[in-house]
Amino acid sequence: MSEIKEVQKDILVTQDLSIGYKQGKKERLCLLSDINLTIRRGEMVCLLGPNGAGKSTLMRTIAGIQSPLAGYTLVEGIPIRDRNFKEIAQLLSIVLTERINVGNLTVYHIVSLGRHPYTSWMGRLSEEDNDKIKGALEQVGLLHYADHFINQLSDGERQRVMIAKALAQDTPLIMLDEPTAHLDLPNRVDIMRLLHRLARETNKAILLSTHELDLALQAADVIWLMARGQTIKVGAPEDLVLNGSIEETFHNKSFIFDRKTGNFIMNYQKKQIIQVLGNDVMGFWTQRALSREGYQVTCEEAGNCSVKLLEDTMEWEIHRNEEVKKCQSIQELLAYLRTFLVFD
Ligand SMILES: Nc1ncnc2c1ncn2[C@@H]1O[C@H](COP(=O)(O)OP(=O)(O)OP(=O)(O)O)[C@@H](O)[C@H]1O
Repeated sequence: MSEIKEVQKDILVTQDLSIGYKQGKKERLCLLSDINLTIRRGEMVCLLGPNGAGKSTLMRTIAGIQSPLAGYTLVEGIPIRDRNFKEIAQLLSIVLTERINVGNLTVYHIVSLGRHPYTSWMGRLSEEDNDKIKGALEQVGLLHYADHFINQLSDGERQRVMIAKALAQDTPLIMLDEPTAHLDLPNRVDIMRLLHRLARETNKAILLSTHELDLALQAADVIWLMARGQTIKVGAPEDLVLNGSIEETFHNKSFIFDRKTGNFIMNYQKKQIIQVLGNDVMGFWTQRALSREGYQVTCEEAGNCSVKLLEDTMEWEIHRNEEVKKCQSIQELLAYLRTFLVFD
C-alpha cells in the first residue's frame, strides 16, 4: 500500500507491467515486460513506434481493455485491474481512431455521452452535467455547433467533438488512439496543438499513440519510444533526437533521419557528385532536388559540374567543362542535367 501512495503525484503509473497475449492454456506471447512508466499532471505524452511494436497492446492494457500478463496500472493511485466499467470510466477516457458515423445525433448529445459514468440509470443530465458539456465544447471551440448534427461536420470537427466528449467525462487521464489518422495536415496540426493546450489548461494527463513523428517531436512534452523487444525509451523529444534513439528506432535503409531538422529524408543512391555554390532556402531546395536525382551535393570543388545559385534573380547557373547554362527553375535545371547524364 505504501508503494501505491508514493506514486499518487503522477496521474498514470505502470508498475512492472508485462503486455502481450495468452495463446492457449500455457503459451504466452510476451511483447514487452517490466514496463515502468509515468505521466504527470498537465503532460502530453506521445507513444511512437514502428508498425507491430505493440503500441495498441500497451494502450489497451493501460486502459484495462486487455489484461496485463503481469504488473498493473494505477491512475491517480487507483489500480485499474479488476475495476468495473463505471469505475474505470471515471479514471480514464478513450478516444478511438474509428470515424464515428451517427448522423442523427447532435454534437451536444454525443458530448453528453461522456457524462454517462456520473448519471443515474435513466441517464438524466443534472445542471452540473450540462455545465461540464458546455465547458468541454467551449474548450474545443465548438460551442456554437452544439445543435448541429454530427454528419454536418468535417473530420477535424468530429475529432474535436470526440475530444470534447472525453473532456466532459472529466477523467484525470485521456487516452487517444491515433487521433490524427484521418485528417489533413492543417487539421493534424490543430488537433496536436489543441491536445497540448488542453493538457496544460486542464492539468490532465494526455496519452496518445501516433505515427506522426514530426508532429509528435514538435508537440509532445514526453515521448515514449517503442520498438519490438526493446525497453521503451522515454524522454523529451529533443533528448531522444540528440541521443540517437529516434534514428535507432526508425532505422531503415530507404531514408535517413536528419537530426538538424527532425525530418526523414529519402535515401537515394548517389551516382554523381556535384558542387552547389550558395545556400539558404534556395540552396536547401536545390539540394533536395539534386539528391532525388542521384547527386551527392557538396560545397567543395568536385567533378566537372557545378551549380551556382543566383539568389537575386532566382536562377541557376550550371558550369560544366567550358559551358555555362542558365536555368529559370529547378525543373529546367534537372532536365538539363539529365541530358548529359545519359552521355557521361
Ligand atoms: N489478438 C492478438 N493475438 C496475438 N497476437 C497479437 C494480437 N493482436 C496483436 N498481436 C501481435 O502483437 C504485436 C503488436 O501488435 P500491436 O497492434 O499492439 O502493434 P502496434 O504498434 O499498435 O502496430 P501498428 O502501428 O501497426 O498499429 C503484433 O506483432 C501483432 O501480431
